[in-house]
Amino acid sequence: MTRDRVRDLRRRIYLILEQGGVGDGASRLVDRLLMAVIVVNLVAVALESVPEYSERYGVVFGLIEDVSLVIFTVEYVLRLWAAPEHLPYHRLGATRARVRYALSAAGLVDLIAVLPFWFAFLVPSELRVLQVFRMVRFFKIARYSPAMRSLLDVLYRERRALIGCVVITLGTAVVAAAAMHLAEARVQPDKLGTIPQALWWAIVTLGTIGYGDVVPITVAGKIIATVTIFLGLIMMALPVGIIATAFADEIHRRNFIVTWGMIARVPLFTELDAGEIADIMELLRAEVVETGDIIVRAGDPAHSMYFIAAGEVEVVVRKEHLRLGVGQFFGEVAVLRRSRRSATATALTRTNLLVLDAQDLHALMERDPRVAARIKDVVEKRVGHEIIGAKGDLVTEEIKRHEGNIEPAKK
Ligand SMILES: Nc1ncnc2c1ncn2[C@@H]1O[C@@H]2COP(=O)(O)O[C@H]2[C@H]1O
Repeated sequence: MTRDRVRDLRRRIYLILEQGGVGDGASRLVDRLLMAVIVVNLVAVALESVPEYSERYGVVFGLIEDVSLVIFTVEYVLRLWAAPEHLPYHRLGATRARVRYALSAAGLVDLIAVLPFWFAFLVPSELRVLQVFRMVRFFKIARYSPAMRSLLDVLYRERRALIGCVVITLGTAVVAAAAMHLAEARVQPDKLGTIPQALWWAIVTLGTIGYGDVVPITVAGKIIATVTIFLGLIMMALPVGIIATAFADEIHRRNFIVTWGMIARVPLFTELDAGEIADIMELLRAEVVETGDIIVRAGDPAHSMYFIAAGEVEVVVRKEHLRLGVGQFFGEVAVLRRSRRSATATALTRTNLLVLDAQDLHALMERDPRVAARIKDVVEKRVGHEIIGAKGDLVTEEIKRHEGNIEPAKK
């Protein structure tokens, strides 16, 4: 096999393993298979802890474990071997790409999901710790479940607000514990004799759990508990509200994932090879717009161009209403001439867009002359002249001429 073919194979494997959720064919199949193995594993771990089941179905559990171990090991080795070195802007050598994967959170979870079991396999022992490691496999789900990934993204994005909530809650807990300690230390020295002891009561109360193992008996203690309970309701509502709102936004905004197939369907990219499509995949971001939404407005500054992955968009040019469909692009004119939008584009249906940032478009055109030539062709047809310079800049004279034809912003 030539070096190129090996590289292409690595990229294909990477894409099959990497695309989550709505990937194409093989990728979707692999996603579902791995998800199923993870879920079966977790159910098996839980059931195995019941002595009766463990005795009766021990062989089945053993088989599930062995097959899962082989599947996860093959998956890990393939991920390591195919770690992408082709990310635009930071081209890595194969070894560095592999080290980067191995040390990433996902790489470590993948490793912990298999390594301890190989040790146990080679050196048989009755390690209960292994059960805990088996639960680590649950985290692998994040990679295959878009919803789980969205939730992790939301937690990361809202981390400051959430840390703020934790700090406020802990502060309130310490104050409530101190107050309760003052009120009840004398009557309940065994449970509220110190502030750290009272902290347990405060946390359980603020968390609106109320185990009832420590309860106030003085009037002052009961008043402090009442206030703490109300504060607890507010404290718990804060993070719940933050996460729920951000999660709903995220699901709405990113309910599709950029896949190989979507890019390969864009005529502009059909001639590109696997590696180049993989490069572009890294650059594109998904965005969903609803019917009637204005995507770009004439006269607005331009920061990106758009490819239509699904749906239909209308562009109004010189009072003419043009329809653009799947595979077509728009928003490139203003980006290339570094000027304001030349027309307004509105979604005619709920539309899935692939967004390419301005700087990435310039980089892509510089790197790939075929793509650059085809974009220039389309622009030329759209605005009537060859108005793009060598590096994608537009010749100003022609822009001026075109500017006369700009359709005013439509609401
Ligand atoms: N004649 C045309 N036919 C199709 N699309 C057009 C035409 N003129 C402008 N557009 C698109 O409408 C977009 C409006 O924003 P931009 O100027 O960035 O880029 C523009 C083109 O992509």
